[in-house]
Amino acid sequence: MTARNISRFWEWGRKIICVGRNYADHAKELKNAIPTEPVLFLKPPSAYVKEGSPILVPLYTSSLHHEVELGVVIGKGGNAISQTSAMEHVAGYALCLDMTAREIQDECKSKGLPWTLAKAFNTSCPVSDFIPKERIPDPSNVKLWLKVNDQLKQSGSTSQMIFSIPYLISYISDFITLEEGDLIMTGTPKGVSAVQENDELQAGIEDIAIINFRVQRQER
Ligand SMILES: O=C(O)/C=C/C(=O)CC(=O)C(=O)O
Repeated sequence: MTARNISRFWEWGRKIICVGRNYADHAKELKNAIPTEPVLFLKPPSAYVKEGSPILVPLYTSSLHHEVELGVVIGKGGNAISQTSAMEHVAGYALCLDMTAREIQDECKSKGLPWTLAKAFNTSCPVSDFIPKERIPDPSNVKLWLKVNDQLKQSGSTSQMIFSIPYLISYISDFITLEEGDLIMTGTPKGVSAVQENDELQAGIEDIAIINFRVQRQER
């Protein structure tokens, strides 16, 4: 599968596997312990939204948080992938936001329930265009940032990840077969906060990829 083919279809119909609490500072800001194994959850492809369309605040939440993340796009599928061969399975990257209905997540956590409603709703995964692998030669050391209405909220580096990209690919593929076009969202650095209707979000992987989204309330 060439990067050109992947860039045409990857965001419309493959798995989105998300890693939670992969930055110690973010785990701490939400008063969670530092994980000793990756924390995983899923979003459906219907969560994708591209620039030009708004991020919708779901009907049932008033506390929608932004989380900026580096996404890894799988180019060659497989299972039980070794850490040493993991990067051969990567076609490229994407800049992603893991939009989170925080008070729903808190309620799910307190009841011991899955985070599905808090993480998997429509437009919960705003993404950039596909970024070919060559444009990010060292994904273990790139800066991620996010501004709300031009105010810097998140600024971190993928060098702060607890579990590296090769480790995550290997770990996930021991449980779930990875397929061409799947997206792995690798977690967010600290600085998450609530957004409001009409806010303008701008995020970047350094100046390699920059995305802009407006927040709008969902209507019936
Ligand atoms: O455990 C929590 O309270 C919240 C965790 C998240 O929402 C974490 C992420 O999705 C992340 O770290 O990227």
